[in-house]
Formats: sequence, C-alpha cells, structure tokens
Amino acid sequence: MNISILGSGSWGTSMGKVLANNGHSVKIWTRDEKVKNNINNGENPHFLPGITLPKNLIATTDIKKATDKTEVIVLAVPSQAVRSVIEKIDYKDQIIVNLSKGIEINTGYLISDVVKDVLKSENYFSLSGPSHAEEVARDIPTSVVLAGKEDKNIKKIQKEFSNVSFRIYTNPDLKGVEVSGAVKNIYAIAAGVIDSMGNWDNTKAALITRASVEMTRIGKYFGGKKETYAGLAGIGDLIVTCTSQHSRNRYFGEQLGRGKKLDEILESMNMVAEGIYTVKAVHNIALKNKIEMPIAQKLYEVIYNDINPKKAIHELMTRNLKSE
Ligand SMILES: NC(=O)C1=CN([C@@H]2O[C@H](COP(=O)(O)OP(=O)(O)OC[C@H]3O[C@@H](n4cnc5c(N)ncnc54)[C@H](OP(=O)(O)O)[C@@H]3O)[C@@H](O)[C@H]2O)C=CC1
Ligand SMILES: O=C(CO)COP(=O)(O)O
Repeated sequence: MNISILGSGSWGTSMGKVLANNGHSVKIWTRDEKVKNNINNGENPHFLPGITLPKNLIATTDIKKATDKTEVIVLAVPSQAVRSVIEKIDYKDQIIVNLSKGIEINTGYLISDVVKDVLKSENYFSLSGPSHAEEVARDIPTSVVLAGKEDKNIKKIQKEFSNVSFRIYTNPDLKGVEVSGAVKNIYAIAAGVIDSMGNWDNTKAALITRASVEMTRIGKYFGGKKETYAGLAGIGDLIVTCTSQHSRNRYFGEQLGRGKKLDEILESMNMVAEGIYTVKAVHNIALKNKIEMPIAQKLYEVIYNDINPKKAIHELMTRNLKSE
C-alpha cells in the first residue's frame, strides 16, 4: 500500500518503521528540513535515537507531495495540531488512521470529530492502546486496538498494519477508544507526581483504579461503551503510561511533583505530553456537565492554579468518605 504519515515525532517515526518493514511504501511528512534529512539518512536521532530506519520510509517537507497518490493517511501530530495540519491537505477520501490521543481544547472534540468537521470524512479509524514508540520501534511484542466501523477497510488496515510483534484487535467503539486514549494521559501525569514523592505503590494502585472509574464517567458523556475501558485502550494504556520509564506524561508529572512549574518543564521537554492539554478540555467538560472527576480536577489545579502537589493529594484523601 501507499501510506503517508503526517508527523515525524517519536510515534510517527516508529509507526513509519513498522509500516515500511511490513512492505509498504511510506512517505512521512515533517515540517523540519533537518528531521527530513535525518530520516532519509536512516535515523531520527532527536525523536528515536539508535533506531535504524528502512529505506522505503521516505521523508518530505511537502505535505501535498506526501499525501498525493496515497491510500491511507496516518495522523501522528499532537492533538491540538490535528485541525491545522489536515486543513493543509488536498483530501480525496483516503482512509484516515489516527494515532493522536487527545481532546481539542477549544471545541471539546475527540479527534474523530475534528476530522469529520474539517474533511467531512467518516472513512476513519483510530489506533490506540499500550504502545510506547521506543518499544514498538524495537519490535517488542505490543497489542493495540483499531477502532471504527467494522467494514472491509478496518479488516484491511488491521491486516496491513499488523506483524508478528504488533498485534491489532478491532473494536467498533470509536468514542470509547478515543476517550480512553485521551484521558489516560491525565492520570499518567498524576502517576509521575506520586513517583516524585517516593514511588508509593499503594497510592499508584489506587490512582490507576480510581482513574478507570473517572474514565468510565467521562466515557459515558461521549457515548463510549463500558467494556472498552476494561480493554487495551482503557486499562491497558492506563497501566503502561502510569508505570513506564518511557512515558512523557509520567515524566512531566515527576517534574511537577518536584516543584517545577509548567513553563520550566515544557522548556526541558522535546516531545509532547498530551495530558497537559487534555486536562484543560476535561476540566471544562466535567465542570459544565457535572461529571465527578476529582483526580483530573485536582491535577488541573496543580498545573494551572499552582496548588502544591502534596496539598492536592491531602485534599483528595480527605474528601467525604463514601461507598466505592
Ligand atoms: N510517543 C508515543 O509512544 C505515542 C504517542 N502517541 C500519540 O501520538 C501523538 C504524537 O505523539 P509523539 O509522536 O510522541 O509526539 P512528538 O512530540 O514526539 O512529535 C510530534 C510531531 O508532531 C509535529 N508537530 C507538533 N506540532 C505541530 C504543528 N502545529 N504542526 C505540524 N506538526 C506539528 C512535531 O514537529 P516539530 O518537531 O517540528 O515540532 C513532531 O514531528 C500524540 O497525540 C501522542 O499522545 C500515541 C501512542 C504512543
Ligand atoms: O500513549 C502512549 C503509550 O501508549 C504514550 O504515552 P506518553 O505520551 O505518556 O509517552
């Protein structure tokens, strides 16, 4: 297949390697000339150091060239950038496969809604689940979910994107999968805060469990199915991001817990931590629709209202006692 990937960060590059090694002809769009040259020379050291990239993964800075004569367009830019990027393409009803995990702040839209809004397309799938780029690029066995209408296209993408170490399940619950992938990043930041306090295992386990409850609550608002939150895109991704050494969100939370401020941490990071933005969108949605999400709301206050992380944990622990 001819596949184009929009976004040449860690996930776009890693999936580019998988797809090129699966035998596809892959073009990857980057806005950075240096990244283009690096990828075409066989490595993307800024985002995926030490990984040799195949020759049939070709980088270009020309988005029209990247998406021309392609059957599948893969979205791999941060969620807040998806709208402006897809506005640039000359869309011809290609299959869209989204990798981005987030909620657009201004609209409260999931990525499927942003794509529908801009491209008027429903020829759309979302790939989500526990899948750090650093491990996928090293062919470490990984299982994910491809969400969308269960038609012939989903079967085709499932087959063409899978390989012996990258196993794809399908799931018709697009909303549930997208909400899960977006909100788990919030709790990964909270997990990082806990790690900064001294790797508190009890607290981390409680966080992951109660996060899955909050995920189910906001999932209901978006119309997702309860079972999805118990699957790879839900609890699966929650576990990996809250515990992984690779997680950008967990790292951000660790720095936050050590007393660093938002701008200071952002300056030291070269990759996106989506939870920083998704927590804003979730804060607005939860307030407006009276959805009980105490952990997400408290994290919002820590990031944006400068509440001390220790005080935030104390406040969560001393809420009114209640039934599970
Ligand atoms: N990394 C991972 O393991 C995984 C990531 N994801 C999700 O995939 C998405 C991408 O993540 P990831 O690859 O890690 O992110 P990175 O920060 O590694 O890379 C982001 C890429 O998007 C580009 N980009 C950023 N802003 C814009 C913009 N406004 N217009 C055009 N291009 C832009 C960046 O270019 P530049 O360098 O020029 O800024 C860079 O190429 C996120 O939603 C993330 O949650 C999902 C699963 C796994
Ligand atoms: O979504 C991911 C793994 O499934 C990546 O998580 P981080 O952005 O926290 O690294």
